[in-house]
Amino acid sequence: MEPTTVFILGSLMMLANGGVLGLMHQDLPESLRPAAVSWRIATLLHACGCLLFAAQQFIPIALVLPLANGLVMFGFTGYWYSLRQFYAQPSSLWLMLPACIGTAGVLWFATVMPDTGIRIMIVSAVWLLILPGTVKVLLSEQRHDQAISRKVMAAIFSFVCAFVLFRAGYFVWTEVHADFRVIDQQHWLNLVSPMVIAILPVIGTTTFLLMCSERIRRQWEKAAATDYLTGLANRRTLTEQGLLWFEQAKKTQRPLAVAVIDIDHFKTVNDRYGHDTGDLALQYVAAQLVAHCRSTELPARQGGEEFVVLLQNVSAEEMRAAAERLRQGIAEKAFIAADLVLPLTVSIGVALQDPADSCFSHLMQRADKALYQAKAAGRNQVIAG
Ligand SMILES: Nc1nc2c(ncn2[C@@H]2O[C@H](COP(=O)(O)OP(=O)(O)OP(=O)(O)O)[C@@H](O)[C@H]2O)c(=O)[nH]1
Repeated sequence: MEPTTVFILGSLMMLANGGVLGLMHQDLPESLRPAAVSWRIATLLHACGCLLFAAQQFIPIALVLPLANGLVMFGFTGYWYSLRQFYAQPSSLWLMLPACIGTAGVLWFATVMPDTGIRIMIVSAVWLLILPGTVKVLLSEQRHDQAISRKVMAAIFSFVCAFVLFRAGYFVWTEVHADFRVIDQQHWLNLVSPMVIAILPVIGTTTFLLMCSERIRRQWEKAAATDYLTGLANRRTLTEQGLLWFEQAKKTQRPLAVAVIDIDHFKTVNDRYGHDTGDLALQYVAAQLVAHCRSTELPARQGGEEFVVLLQNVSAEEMRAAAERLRQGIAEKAFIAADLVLPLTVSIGVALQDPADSCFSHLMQRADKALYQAKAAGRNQVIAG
C-alpha cells in the first residue's frame, strides 16, 4: 500500500470513529461532554490534516505543508486539551502555543527559506512537546483512576511519542533530501508514519469511549453506595460492610462494634430554622463524624437524622472511647450557617459483637436499644448495650 492510500484510509477511519463519538454525545453525562467535543474537534482536525497530506501533489506546496502540518499539530493539541478537561485539570489556551509556533515555523521554512530538514525538526519538536504533556496528564491521574482504558491511552500516546522521537533521530542521522515528501513511496518510513499517526484518532477514540463508559460505571456505583445528602456510606453499604465485617470478626475473634448516633432534638432545628438548614446540620454532623473517625471505622447515614459508625477490631473499652470521641467531636464545635450558631449534641448507643449475636442485625438491635436508653437518660451521652 502506498502512503497516499494509507493517509486516505486513515482519515476515513478517523472520521467514522469521530462520527460514532458524535452519535453518542447525547448519551454522555453533562460532565463528560466538553471533553468529548474537544476530542471530536481534534479528530476532525487530524483527519483533515491527513487528507491534505494525501492531496499534496494537487495543491501548491507552500500552502499545503503549513496547513496539513498545522491541522495535525492542532489535532494533537486537541487531544491534550480534551484529556485535561476529562480529568478536570485546568486548561488554558496556552496549550495552543506550540502548535501556533510550529505552524508559523513550517510556513516560514516552506515559503521564505525552504528547508525540508528544518521543517521536519520543527514538527517533531512540537509533537514532542504535546505528546509527553498528554502522557503526563494520564499518568498524573494514576492514583484516582485505576481504569485499564486510562493505561491503554497512556501507552498509545507513549508509543506515538517514541515513534516521533525515533523518526526525528532517523532524519537527523540520514539527512533529509530537499525534495522529500511524506507521500514519497520509496521511503519505508513514509508507509509507517501515517499508520502511526492514525493510531491516536482511530484506536485512541475507541479508548476514549471506553474511558467515558468506565467513568459512568464508577459514578453509578458511587451513587448507589453513597448517601446523596451527606456523601457518607448509605444504608445499603452499611449493611453490606456490616455483614462482611461481622463474619470476619467471628473468624478472627476480633470483635466488631457498632455505634448508633442520633442528633438530639433535631425536629426543633427543622421546625425553627427550616428543612434546608436541617439538611446543612446533617451535612455538618456527617463532616464531624468523618473528621473524627479512624481508618478502621466506617461512618454511614442510616436514614433521617440517624448515623451509624462501624468500629472494626475493638475491645469494650476502645468502643466506649471511640464513641466518646465522636460525641465530643460534635458537641465541642457548634454548627454554623450564615448568622446562625447552633450547638448540636448527639446520643450514642454502642454494642460490641459477642458470641450470642447470631447475625449483624442482632448487634444493631442491641445498639439501637442502648441509644433509646441514652435518650431516656437525658441525651448527649454514650450508653453501651
Ligand atoms: N432536614 C432534614 N430533616 C430530616 C431528614 N430526615 C429526617 N428529618 C427530620 O428529623 C426529625 C427527627 O425527629 P424525631 O425523630 O422526632 O426526634 P428529635 O427531634 O431528633 O428528638 P430526639 O431524637 O428525641 O432527641 C424530624 O423532624 C424529621 O423530619 C432530612 O433528610 N433532612
